[in-house]
Amino acid sequence: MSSIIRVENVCKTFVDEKSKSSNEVLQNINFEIEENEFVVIFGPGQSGKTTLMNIIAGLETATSGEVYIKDKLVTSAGPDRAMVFQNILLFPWLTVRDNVEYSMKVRGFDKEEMHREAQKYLDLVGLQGFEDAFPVKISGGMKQRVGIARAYCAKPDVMLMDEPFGALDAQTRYLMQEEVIRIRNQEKRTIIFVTNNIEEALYLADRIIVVTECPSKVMEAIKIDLPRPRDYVSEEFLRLRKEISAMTNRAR
Ligand SMILES: Nc1ncnc2c1ncn2[C@@H]1O[C@H](COP(=O)(O)OP(=O)(O)OP(=O)(O)O)[C@@H](O)[C@H]1O
Repeated sequence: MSSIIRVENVCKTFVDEKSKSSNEVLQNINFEIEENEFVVIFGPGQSGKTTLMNIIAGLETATSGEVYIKDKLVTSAGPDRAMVFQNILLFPWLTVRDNVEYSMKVRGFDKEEMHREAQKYLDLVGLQGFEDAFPVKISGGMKQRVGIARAYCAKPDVMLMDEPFGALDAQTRYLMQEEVIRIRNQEKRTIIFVTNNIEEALYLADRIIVVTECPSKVMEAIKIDLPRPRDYVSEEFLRLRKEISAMTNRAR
């Protein structure tokens, strides 16, 4: 297996220009991610996970250090990366289908190809029958499905998912975790998924990168070899959950 993402010595300090105060958020972050690997970045709230994702996405610059995608230095956002956020932003005046097609339209796709691609991903995420609905008429879970379809349509090498299910009710969140694995089994991608929920991390990850509180460092990278589909209450699942929780509690 070859590594598709390299995060090398990434540091980030935010400086408030007015007060000149500084906030060191990321301290020397290093890791590599293999092609088609599902990596979860797990850490406490306000530990710099979103900042790290934004740096990988090219939306934020590191104070020092580099990120490489397929050996190419990240200097800005690019079509090789697509993001799915917790607060999915859909155009309220466009239908579900038009929201999914929007980025292809902007990139000048042929109309027929655009419809075909959009339908493929709408079907993949389970939105058949909701293509003509407007965002105001669909649930939070369905909005996340639109966001995932839209991200897949861009055909990125890497999917960056930043707490996408953080605002969903517990039952919908479990369902969406299953869905992400089902979709990923049908359409292989390299995925980085951020969460502060240990159960979610263990259900999804091939590998969990545990980060500390700010200034955030990589505490541990743990390969998760549990068979799939995973059982939230299997002995091994609960053992790992306890072990990782204890590890993060010790670091507090
Ligand atoms: N643009 C910014 N300017 C100044 N400080 C920032 C900026 N973005 C983030 N921070 C600070 O960086 C720290 C980490 O925030 P970040 O959102 O990256 O953490 P997080 O782990 O994603 O948090 P959560 O899990 O609660 O979403 C916080 O103290 C936050 O205030």
